[in-house]
Amino acid sequence: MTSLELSGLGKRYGLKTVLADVSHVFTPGLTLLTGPSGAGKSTLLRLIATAEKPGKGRITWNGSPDRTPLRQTLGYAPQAVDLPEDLTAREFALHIAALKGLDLAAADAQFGAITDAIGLHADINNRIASFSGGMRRRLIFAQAMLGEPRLLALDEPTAELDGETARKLGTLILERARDAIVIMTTHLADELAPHAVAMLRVENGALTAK
Ligand SMILES: Nc1ncnc2c1ncn2[C@@H]1O[C@H](COP(=O)(O)OP(=O)(O)OP(=O)(O)O)[C@@H](O)[C@H]1O
Repeated sequence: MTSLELSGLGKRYGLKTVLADVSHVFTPGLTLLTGPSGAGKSTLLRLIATAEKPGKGRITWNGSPDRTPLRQTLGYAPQAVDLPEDLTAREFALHIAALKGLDLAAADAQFGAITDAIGLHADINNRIASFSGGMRRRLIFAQAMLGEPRLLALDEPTAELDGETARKLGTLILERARDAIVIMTTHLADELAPHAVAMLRVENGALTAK
């Protein structure tokens, strides 16, 4: 069974301890991360996504601390990211698909289907430079979904989106959460809570079940 385990994770930036001693076993389904602004939710997602290393503790994926298998199946939508402005959305998606080692024809078709479902399809051959904030967020989400990841880390994927578009993303996220571990921060936590397997709160460096 797919599992992600955090054991005694700690992260400091300079003198500031953001995460002190975080342990949790994630199982398939949707886990919502809540907590006050600046509590460390994005930091925790970056550690899980191996974008940063913890100061202490460890992360194991299916029992192994090896980061390669986790990265091979990871979909990660960070809150803020510099996108390659000169590429079209589709070129960017295919670049990500190549980095993930996916079959490019299949990834192209999947990108078409995802963007169709979230109202971005008409723009996939346009340069990212022309994209609005909401379009960028949907593109970041769509690339994270490529290859049907077994681990999906989503940092405020529905920020800047109108309610109807946010619900469309929610549908895709819940579909993926049927067999993947999906860990997500969102201002729509209350709306998604009935569908979640766990609701966790990050506060004062600790992670607690709500
Ligand atoms: N690279 C960094 N260098 C220094 N401090 C950082 C860095 N990244 C995050 N921090 C600090 O760590 C703390 C946690 O930030 P983080 O973005 O993880 O919180 P958050 O819970 O996701 O907040 P929000 O809900 O506002 O997005 C904040 O005090 C932030 O200023």
